[in-house]
Amino acid sequence: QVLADAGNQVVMWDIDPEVVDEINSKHSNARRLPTVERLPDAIIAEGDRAKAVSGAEIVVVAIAAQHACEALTEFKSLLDHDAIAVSLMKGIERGTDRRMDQVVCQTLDLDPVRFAAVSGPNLSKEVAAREPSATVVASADADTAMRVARACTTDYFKAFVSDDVIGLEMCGSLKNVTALAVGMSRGAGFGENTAAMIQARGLAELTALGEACGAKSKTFAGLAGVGDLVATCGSSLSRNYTFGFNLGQGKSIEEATRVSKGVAEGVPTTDAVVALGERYQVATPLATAMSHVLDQGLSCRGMIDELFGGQITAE
Ligand SMILES: NC(=O)C1=CN([C@@H]2O[C@H](COP(=O)(O)OP(=O)(O)OC[C@H]3O[C@@H](n4cnc5c(N)ncnc54)[C@H](OP(=O)(O)O)[C@@H]3O)[C@@H](O)[C@H]2O)C=CC1
Ligand SMILES: O=C(CO)COP(=O)(O)O
Repeated sequence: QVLADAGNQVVMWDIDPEVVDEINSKHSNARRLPTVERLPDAIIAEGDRAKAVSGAEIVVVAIAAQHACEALTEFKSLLDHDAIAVSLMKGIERGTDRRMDQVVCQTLDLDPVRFAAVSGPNLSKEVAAREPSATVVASADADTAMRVARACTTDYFKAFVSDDVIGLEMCGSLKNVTALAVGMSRGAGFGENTAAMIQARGLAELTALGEACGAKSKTFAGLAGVGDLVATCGSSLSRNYTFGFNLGQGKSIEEATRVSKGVAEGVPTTDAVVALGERYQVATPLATAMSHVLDQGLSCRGMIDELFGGQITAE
């Protein structure tokens, strides 16, 4: 919708013929975009992968991160030779610990100058309602970042550019783990002090790990870092926050998954963050505690005890 509002002709690909038909005949997608009454006329849908991306200058990927590689493999060699691929995904691949820029470029065999990541405080329901918000477009190539930023700029959606792809990817993925923990503390009934502590320690953790992976520290203080952390940790529109909230209220992982509306990327990303921490020798107490919640059923109080740790340390 943002791309269409910015004046682009948009083709959405979906595997399900019923979704394609509904978008083309009724201009709606009741399953995935229930709050949008009518999609802009400039949006059409296509079920055939080759037809969907043929002639596209920009191909935007918004798939659950753990399925990105599998889904994109089918698109390999279908993109035009000068097309730009853009990722909206916020997750790290479990098992390989790859960021989404790595997954997209490696799977599509794409030169990184033709890749951009978009990330920021962009809760989809609010963007769909055309409430004012901003985002960051990062690419190794300044022209690519600028082209994508121009393509998604509207009177309610403001894009900034950056060259810190790693930073943007780490911010978007790791804030989801913090949102799970903040949601959990809220669900358990704790207030502002606990939420602020988890958020601040989560930011310190994702900044340290991001920098160890090659990100710029400035990125973590910006829209994609602090900005997205504030939006995600403070909103029941966030699937990660809500997943954590349900755990804090005593629901099991299975129950929380069942009632979750859409993917909570922080759940599979938690293990990947712990693995990256071990690889880069960066302490990840929050992600490690959350992994014990998710793998061993640790309680909210137990998670906070682990976060406290036994020693007095410098902040
Ligand atoms: N929602 C939001 O506010 C924001 C989301 N994001 C990020 O965007 C990404 C997508 O999120 P979102 O769209 O909200 O999540 P949803 O849970 O709404 O949708 C996930 C999408 O992935 C698709 N998918 C799952 N498995 C496969 C597969 N094997 N092949 C092809 N497609 C598959 C699903 O298809 P199907 O419909 O068939 O189930 C669905 O369309 C995530 O990484 C998220 O972090 C980023 C910013 C904001
Ligand atoms: O990334 C988001 C907002 O910027 C959306 O968060 P959730 O994936 O938790 O819904």
